[in-house]
Amino acid sequence: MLLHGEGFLHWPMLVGKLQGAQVARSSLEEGVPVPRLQKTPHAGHRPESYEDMEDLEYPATLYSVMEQHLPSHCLGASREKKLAMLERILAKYRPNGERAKKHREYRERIRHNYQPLHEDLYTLDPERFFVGSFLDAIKDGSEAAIRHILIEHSPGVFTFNMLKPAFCSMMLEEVEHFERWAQDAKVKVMRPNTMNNYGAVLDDIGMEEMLNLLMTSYLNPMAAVLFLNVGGTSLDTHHGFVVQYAMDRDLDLGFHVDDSEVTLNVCLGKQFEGGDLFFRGVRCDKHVNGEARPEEVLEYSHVPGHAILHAGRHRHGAKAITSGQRTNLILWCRSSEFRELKKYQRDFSSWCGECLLRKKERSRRLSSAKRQLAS
Ligand SMILES: O=C(O)CCC(=O)C(=O)O
Ligand SMILES: [Fe+2]
Repeated sequence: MLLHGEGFLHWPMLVGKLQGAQVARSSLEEGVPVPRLQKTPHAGHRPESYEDMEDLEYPATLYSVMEQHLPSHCLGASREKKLAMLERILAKYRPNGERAKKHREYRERIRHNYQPLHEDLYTLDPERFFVGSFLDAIKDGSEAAIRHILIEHSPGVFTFNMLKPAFCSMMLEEVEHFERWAQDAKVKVMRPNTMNNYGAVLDDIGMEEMLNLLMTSYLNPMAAVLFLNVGGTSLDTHHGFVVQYAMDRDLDLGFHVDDSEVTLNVCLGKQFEGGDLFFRGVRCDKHVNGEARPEEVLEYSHVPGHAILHAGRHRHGAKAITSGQRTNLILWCRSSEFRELKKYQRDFSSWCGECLLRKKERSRRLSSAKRQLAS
């Protein structure tokens, strides 16, 4: 079974096409159908040998083993065609290609030339970063202590006080400092995802380790309690960035779902009006465009230093700011285990609002049919 492991290219994107929203997608597979490997190998199929092929990126035996997991309709294709299919599948798991090369070069350039303003931000210092209530809850680690600091505004949307004002100010200054450096050095800043024209990827500027520790040591205990059904117990990679809104920049963010299992969104400031987040319930791919139920409709006003935690599949967007400037730190946390298992599932009623509704409806109809038969 292939897992999203080391070297998998987590390209920034917002997934899903929602009504009235911008379409943002990854170009990894654009126009090229990539077959999905089957869980069980075709026992009776004798795979090709790829030993004599030149320029294979991986050991030839890997291709033979993978071939046995191709969908049946692909097995009769020529050896070259099958190899091309297998390479496309593998390409999803390795950071090669033009875009990834550019990304690597971009990171290298920053690493060698960018002088951080606040070195302190690059190593996680819990006492300096976090407010006491958050630290205490994580140190305690019990479900009761974690729930004690949370407000659940609507099912699955939690907020809590998290970052100290001094940390927020330093982070804002660091991002501004980076933008100035990039402008002077004529480096084109790679934006966090296809829906943002401003902001920067914090992982790219050297904060990857710090943010990873933030996820593994501070968010995982919360996610394990709050997002059990959407991979919250197995978060293993992240995409960390800041989004920026100002009157002469982006004002809002369209309705979307994140490329994450669990998202942390913390407001850093500065001063602004408007810019509320809106939520419309958690949905699987199939039901992503469906209506929201009244109890799923939520609007939330950002508070500097306060964090929002929600499932990546929780449909949301940000309304336009009406004055000032807003910058938020976002951490998209992912679980390769959850993503792999999801490929083999069709019923997501443990987290998709619409799947659950349909399941309840089916069981209601079944019970009433049984009652009628018995009478
Ligand atoms: O602007 C915000 O607070 C939301 C940002 C967001 O949803 C995202 O970047 O995925
Ligand atoms: Fe989002």
